Amino acid sequence: MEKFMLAIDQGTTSSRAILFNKKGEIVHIAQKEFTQHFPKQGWVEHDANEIWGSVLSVIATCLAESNINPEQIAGIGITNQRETTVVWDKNTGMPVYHAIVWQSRQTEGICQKLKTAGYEQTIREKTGLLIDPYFSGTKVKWILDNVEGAREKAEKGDLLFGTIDTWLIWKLSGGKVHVTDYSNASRTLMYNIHELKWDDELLDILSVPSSMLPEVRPSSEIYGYTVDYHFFGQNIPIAGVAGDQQAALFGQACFQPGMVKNTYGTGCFMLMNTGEKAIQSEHGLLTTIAWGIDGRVEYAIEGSIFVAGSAIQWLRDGLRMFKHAGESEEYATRVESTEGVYVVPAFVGLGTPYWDSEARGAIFGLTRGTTKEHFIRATLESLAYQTKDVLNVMEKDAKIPVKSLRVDGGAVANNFLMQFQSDILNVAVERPYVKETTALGAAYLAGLAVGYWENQDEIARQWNKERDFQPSMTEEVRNELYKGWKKAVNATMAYK
Ligand SMILES: Nc1ncnc2c1ncn2[C@@H]1O[C@H](COP(=O)(O)OP(=O)(O)O)[C@@H](O)[C@H]1O
Ligand SMILES: O=P(O)(O)OC[C@H](O)CO
Repeated sequence: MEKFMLAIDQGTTSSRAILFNKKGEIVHIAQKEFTQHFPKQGWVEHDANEIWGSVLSVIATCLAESNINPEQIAGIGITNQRETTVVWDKNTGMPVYHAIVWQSRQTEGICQKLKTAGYEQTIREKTGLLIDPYFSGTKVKWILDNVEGAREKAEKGDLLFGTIDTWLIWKLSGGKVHVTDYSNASRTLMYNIHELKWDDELLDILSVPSSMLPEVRPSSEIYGYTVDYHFFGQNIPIAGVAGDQQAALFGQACFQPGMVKNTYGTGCFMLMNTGEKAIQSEHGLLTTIAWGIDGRVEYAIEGSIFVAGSAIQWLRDGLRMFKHAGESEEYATRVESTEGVYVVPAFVGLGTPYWDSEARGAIFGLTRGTTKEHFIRATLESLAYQTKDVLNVMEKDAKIPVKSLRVDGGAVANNFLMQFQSDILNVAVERPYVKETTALGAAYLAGLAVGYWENQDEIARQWNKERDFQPSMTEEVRNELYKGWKKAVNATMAYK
């Protein structure tokens, strides 16, 4: 009986279940979008129960459509939108509030207070992160401070905290297993990434009771088993977990220090493997745990861009410029350039290297001759410019010139964007056959734990390039275009 690995990729806008075979090929995929809640300006929330429902539904669909029996699943790997915070009552299993999404800005006030109190350096040294509403710690504090009765319950030990991986494992295991992995823990602002433990001083600063926290485990091991009533009578090992960006780094087989991947999804996230060394950035990159495997923890540096593919969604849904994201490519290539138009999609502030959470989006260089085509092209180009901002500082911090960039995520289907990316970076852009590298990374991590794959060498051999894009822009044009982008970003940050 042929066996498969099942990856659950719980992303910001949709949940996916993907079956992989031994060659690391996609056998079947099922996907379901769920509701985005925007209760106030800048706030983004999800219903954790709806997410759970969407995960069950995609698993069922994936198995039914592929005609694969649950007994053929050798193991489950979970990968997730990171930082998004769920707090639930362990007695009822009900979340006490919506999940607060990584993009949400409602903890701006808490972050300001932490900065004023002078905690930036301590937090940076211990967690590798910055004080920003992006990370889970201030979101947990916000829930405990703002949901009636939550703090009392938490102090009595009745509430649990988890990122989405933790929530899903808890649900899949019938409320038995409360764990997370190193990579997800490293995004919470509460975890000491050097000592590998929840940090009492940080918990104190954030007033979060330690009883709420999950146990932190390696990214590849059996955490528990699905309860049969959720899994068609089967107890399947849940054997791999990683935050989605780290999972993509794994799925791209970036196993050697210096290897870099960039994922173009809702946001854009560039990670460089730095091996067993945790590099402290001097330019606004985050230091994060890549994964823990075979008794070793490996680190990465990361640049986070909050708005990338979601800017294309904005063109589609907000401005109704086209019906499908893919059409953006055709519009962009109808013109030779943007003719000086720059779109800075700082809808929820700017991440690496600016970390300006108050900035908001702006458009520059409009003339009477500006058309929809210029506008769309400028929005696509903004993904590439933001990526260049990140790559520039990454090379400085790691002191390694990046020679090639492995790419994945929904927007890499856009050939115009990929070519422009290569041109503006002056670096080769490599697109693999399997674009679902996030899910593949989770499948690999789980597959290693259950012996489906033997070792990382076998996985590295399976990485296959579909196409590469080589730079073909002159240095003069590149510099001129990028200078314009920098001017646009500076003007955006100055406008408040
Ligand atoms: N051909 C395309 N050109 C540009 N952007 C695209 C294209 N196809 C999809 N996208 C964008 O990619 C994103 C979806 O990518 P995905 O990796 O599924 O994101 P996530 O995991 O963050 O939900 C959407 O924001 C969408 O606008
Ligand atoms: O859901 P994605 O793919 O946009 O990823 C979200 C990131 O993990 C946020 O840090």
